[in-house]
Amino acid sequence: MDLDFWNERWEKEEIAFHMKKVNPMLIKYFHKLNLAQKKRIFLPLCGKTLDIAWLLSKGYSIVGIELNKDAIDALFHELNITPLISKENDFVKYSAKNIDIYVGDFFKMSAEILKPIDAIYDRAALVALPLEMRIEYVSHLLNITNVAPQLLISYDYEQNIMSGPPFSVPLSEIEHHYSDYYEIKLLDENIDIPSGLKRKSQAIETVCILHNS
Ligand SMILES: C[S@@+](CC[C@H](N)C(=O)[O-])C[C@H]1O[C@@H](n2cnc3c(N)ncnc32)[C@H](O)[C@@H]1O
Repeated sequence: MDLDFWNERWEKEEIAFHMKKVNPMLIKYFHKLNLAQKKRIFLPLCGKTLDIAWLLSKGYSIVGIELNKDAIDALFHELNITPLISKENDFVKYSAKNIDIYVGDFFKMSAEILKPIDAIYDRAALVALPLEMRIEYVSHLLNITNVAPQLLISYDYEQNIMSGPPFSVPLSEIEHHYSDYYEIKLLDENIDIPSGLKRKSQAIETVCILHNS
């Protein structure tokens, strides 16, 4: 799943993963992170998700990474915010009050550039990547975030029925990646998936909270 693959998805507007509303599981379970207003929330592989507008409206500060520039131009357009655009190392940084989005490759992000964050919201980031990249993603995420707590939304389905992305990442795999670092609590298994999955397989949207152990 290289960068060209994703840029082509955006170019061809093959972005079924993009929801036309705020993810209901975010609204339902965000409070489980127990975060005071103004805390800084990291959204890896953020796309142009409407979840960002919701988090901003609740008074949080957002930092995201997305490789596709058009997605981020669209995000700011929809937010009706004019960002300050600057270059920072390998990234183009879009900044405005309470929001910094880095356009570039997640795997080139460092803790120094990212700066301390208070929590991670992963919706369709881990599941966007094939297994070898998921292993790399987890290790890199833990490094650059200093193992910040996470709200993690994943998918669980019969992987041999269809190929990803999104890939199936069941609770057992989440535990495999993260149980050395976090206490993992399964919050929900939602079968009413609004979008983002080809409808070949009965899929479950798995919602977990990961707190430091
Ligand atoms: C499945 S989408 C999910 C987007 C968003 N989280 C959402 O819920 O709508 C995955 C996103 O990750 C981006 N992406 C994939 N690999 C990336 C990488 N290495 N660095 C930054 N962004 C990446 C893609 O362009 C795509 O927008």
